Amino acid sequence: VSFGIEFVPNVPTKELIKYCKYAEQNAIDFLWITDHYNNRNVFAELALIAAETERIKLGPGITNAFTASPAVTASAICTIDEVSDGRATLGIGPGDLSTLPKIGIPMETPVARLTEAVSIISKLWAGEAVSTPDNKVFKFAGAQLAYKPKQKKIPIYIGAQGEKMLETAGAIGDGVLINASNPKDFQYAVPIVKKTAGDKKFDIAAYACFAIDKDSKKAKKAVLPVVAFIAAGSPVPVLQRHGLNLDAVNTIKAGLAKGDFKTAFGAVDDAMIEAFSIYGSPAELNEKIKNLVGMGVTQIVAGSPIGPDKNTSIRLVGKYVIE
Ligand SMILES: C[C@H](OP(=O)(O)OC[C@@H](O)[C@@H](O)[C@@H](O)Cn1c2nc(=O)[nH]c(=O)c-2cc2ccc(O)cc21)C(=O)N[C@@H](CCC(=O)N[C@@H](CCC(=O)O)C(=O)O)C(=O)O
Repeated sequence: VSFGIEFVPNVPTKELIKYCKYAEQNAIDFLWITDHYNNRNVFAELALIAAETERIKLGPGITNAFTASPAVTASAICTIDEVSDGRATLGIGPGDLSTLPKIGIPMETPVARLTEAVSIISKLWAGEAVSTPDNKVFKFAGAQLAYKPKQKKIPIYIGAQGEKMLETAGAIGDGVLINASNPKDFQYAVPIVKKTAGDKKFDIAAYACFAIDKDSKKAKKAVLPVVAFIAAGSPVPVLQRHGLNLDAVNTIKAGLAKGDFKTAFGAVDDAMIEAFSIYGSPAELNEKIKNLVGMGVTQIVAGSPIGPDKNTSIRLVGKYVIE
């Protein structure tokens, strides 16, 4: 099992780079930096992190096929690959359903758009002159990169949760980043991605809401606010899969919408916390990780909040969780 860690660039860049270097010192294999228009630019951050690290693989977790042309994304990752001396990975997906509309981008045919983008990006990295006159979305006419990545093939991971996106991930990706933390979600998702991935090498990452601390109660407290947002953003079939109290989820949604965090967080119950996070002491977390690996998960990504105190949690992961 490999280990990743997610950082949201909503902290000053110097602080972000410190966390990334510490993660590398604690034997973590992958750095995934989130991409939302309202946070610091993911590619600027990745370039600076690449220059300050030596071994850890790094990439957006995840960018999308809406806010930039595949040509721009291909060149951005190619630059990271050069600056990092061949450590870039590309995490790409549909884009956040709640933030894209804010910048006037309707979520239209995300699956078709993503499939076209990934095909174009791979061809550009291979040095091809790309023409796609029959595409539905991206009609390229002889686009070509003027330089090549360091790596022969930069791994492409697809961020996916819905059924069609999971099928697509297995078909076009080298891996999938599934925003989920509970075995029930992987019981559902793993057979879908495996079916289209066939027998190619394929990395199934649990991109989890994660908190580790010596004190399990403190870890649980740390995940609660993040679980509130996940519950509020989860489609009803996912809420039903976990048998959650839909009225309570609606209370959370209403509270978050008006910025009434007290009501929102007050409506989070234990079932939601179990459904949407993995938290606890090192021993408790190792148990939960074992369950996920048993479901076919091959990479654990410690996603926000990581723990009550990020540095302590990164150290605990390095010391007690990574074999
Ligand atoms: C689009 C959506 O796919 P989804 O996989 O459920 O998308 C939910 C999230 O994965 C998506 O919003 C991601 O961008 C969220 N996301 C991030 N989103 C971000 O914007 N930034 C991030 O940093 C980020 C990180 C991240 C990490 C892991 C992860 O799994 C997701 C992450 C969906 O509705 N899919 C359905 C239906 C899609 C479909 O059928 N579309 C058709 C036709 C639909 C039409 O006609 O429009 C098509 O696209 O051609 C499905 O997969 O079954």
